[in-house]
Amino acid sequence: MTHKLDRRPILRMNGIGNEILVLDLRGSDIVLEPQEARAIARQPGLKFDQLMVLHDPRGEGADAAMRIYNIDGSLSAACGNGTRCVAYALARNGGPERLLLETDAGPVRSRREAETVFTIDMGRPRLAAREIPLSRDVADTTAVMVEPKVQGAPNFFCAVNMGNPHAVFFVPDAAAVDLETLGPALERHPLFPERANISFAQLLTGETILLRVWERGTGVTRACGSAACATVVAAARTGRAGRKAVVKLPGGDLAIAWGEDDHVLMTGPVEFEFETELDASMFEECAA
Ligand SMILES: N[C@@H](CCC[C@H](N)C(=O)O)C(=O)O
Repeated sequence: MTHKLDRRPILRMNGIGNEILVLDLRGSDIVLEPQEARAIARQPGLKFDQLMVLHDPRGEGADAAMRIYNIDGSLSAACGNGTRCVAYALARNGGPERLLLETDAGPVRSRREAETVFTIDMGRPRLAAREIPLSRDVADTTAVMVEPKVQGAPNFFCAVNMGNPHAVFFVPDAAAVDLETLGPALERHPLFPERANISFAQLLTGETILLRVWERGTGVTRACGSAACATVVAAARTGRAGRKAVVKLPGGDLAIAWGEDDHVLMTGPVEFEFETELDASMFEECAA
């Protein structure tokens, strides 16, 4: 059996525990189907939170266009931790240390700070109800009421779109939140026509925030970069913290800064795990 992805190299990495695969399809016209992404995730050692697929860019000056798959095969227009992994993947072996990457949410820039530390300009947060998107036209997205209510969930959240939709719930004790129950119930709440990433944030100081995230299309993860950005934006908008904070996730820390130019910068490390090759046999079930 042959397959369009046979013998394609794939990198396994993580961004503070967010499990990432990087597949570079530049120079080809191959587009990955959702069932093919799910088939890759089923292979031993290749389970991922996000699969970052690189394509030829459409615009002048860009290094690549990114398609970002969740483990359920759905697409996201943003992934902060995955973008740092892509930045490392292209910088290693003497590649460029600064990148311009195209996403469905707009251009994203990366800059290498140290061997395995990268800053990503995640762009401007979008804050209007239709931009999140929310199914109700809410004037104030800093305190959106959960209606219908979800048992055990706080009544209000702050909504932020960082290229993907986020609901941030501020809670007194993030560790006490039943993420496995509340996450899926809130991700698919009727308020979110495109579903949402669900975060529970606990203020430790005015500059330090503890965060646990249920990711849309993936579930509980050890880290979510765009959620960390959304949380700092939410904390600053509601006067809970300043525009710069360290966000502490189960997998590690991210430094987030919401600049006066409205762009959100995220800085953090990546870890390279291994490189392997895809194999036609991985996709047998997809063909059936
Ligand atoms: N892990 C990512 C965000 C992943 C995308 C998300 N599941 C979605 O569907 O929006 C990050 O580091 O930002």
